[in-house]
Amino acid sequence: MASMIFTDGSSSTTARLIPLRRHKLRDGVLHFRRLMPLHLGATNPTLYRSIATTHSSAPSSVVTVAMATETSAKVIDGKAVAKQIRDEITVEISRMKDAIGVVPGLAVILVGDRKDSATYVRNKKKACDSVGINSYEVRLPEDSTEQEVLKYISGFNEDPSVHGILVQLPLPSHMNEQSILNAVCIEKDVDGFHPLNIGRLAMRGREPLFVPCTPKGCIELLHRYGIHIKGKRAVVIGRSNIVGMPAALLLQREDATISIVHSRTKNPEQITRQA
Ligand SMILES: Nc1nc2c(c(=O)[nH]1)N[C@@H](CN(C=O)c1ccc(C(=O)N[C@@H](CCC(=O)O)C(=O)O)cc1)CN2
Repeated sequence: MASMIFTDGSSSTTARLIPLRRHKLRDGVLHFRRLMPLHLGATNPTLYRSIATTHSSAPSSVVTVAMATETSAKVIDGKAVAKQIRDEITVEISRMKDAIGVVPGLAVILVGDRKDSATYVRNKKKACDSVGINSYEVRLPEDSTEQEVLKYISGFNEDPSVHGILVQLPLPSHMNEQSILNAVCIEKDVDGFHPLNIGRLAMRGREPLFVPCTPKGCIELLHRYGIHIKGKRAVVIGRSNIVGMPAALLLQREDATISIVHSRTKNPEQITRQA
């Protein structure tokens, strides 16, 4: 049976369905083992399915994917792949600078003082520095107005040295996330959260300009490990706009057959076992 489980790590459904115990392996790779066996039918009554993820301060290198066949499970070393990708991007950026004199620029807007968001933004800046991307950061206090955020977005939309704009989520509750994300011009929407980019992702024959990075990273890992997605059954746990929903759309574009398990799913365990 072809199998693939994507989890939206932050989802409560994930915690309910996949109680994981962490074991440190080598080179910072963590090995998670399910606490309960998965029953895969008559030929393989009990196979412990492994889930691999990397332990890294860089969220983009994280994958929470279970990949298994009846007989084997693969540990995916996200940290090693992340390094490989960073090296490739460094070369690409240097060539671009030499050829056309342009250095890519990323603008990040952080509103409020959530520690986790500040860490993610810091890591994004570090990642930019490590490959030669210019980064511009705007930090606004929690009680800023939506208009202030929109003013910065508008400035970055117009700024030719900024090629990507990222508004760190979640925003404070008094702000309208939708109007803020809609204000980022789609050519600079590096998060791929603009409805036009998500809409294109959902439609056959259309190409989004950008795709949300966490699910994109998961698919990239599968590609780089030569894991075929076409024709497989995939279960995505969680349906957030940031991870679960785009992960399902991406897997569908790769010709997998998708089930999405979420907090209102009636029989989540049974569906998850089908993957
Ligand atoms: N503008 C954005 N805001 C937010 C995004 C985003 O992609 N763009 N995603 C999250 C925050 N985030 C990055 O900014 C992020 C958080 C967590 C992960 C992740 O894969 N986490 C793993 C565990 C990581 C670990 O243990 O090291 C998991 O949950 O399984 C990726 C990205 C919200 N805001």
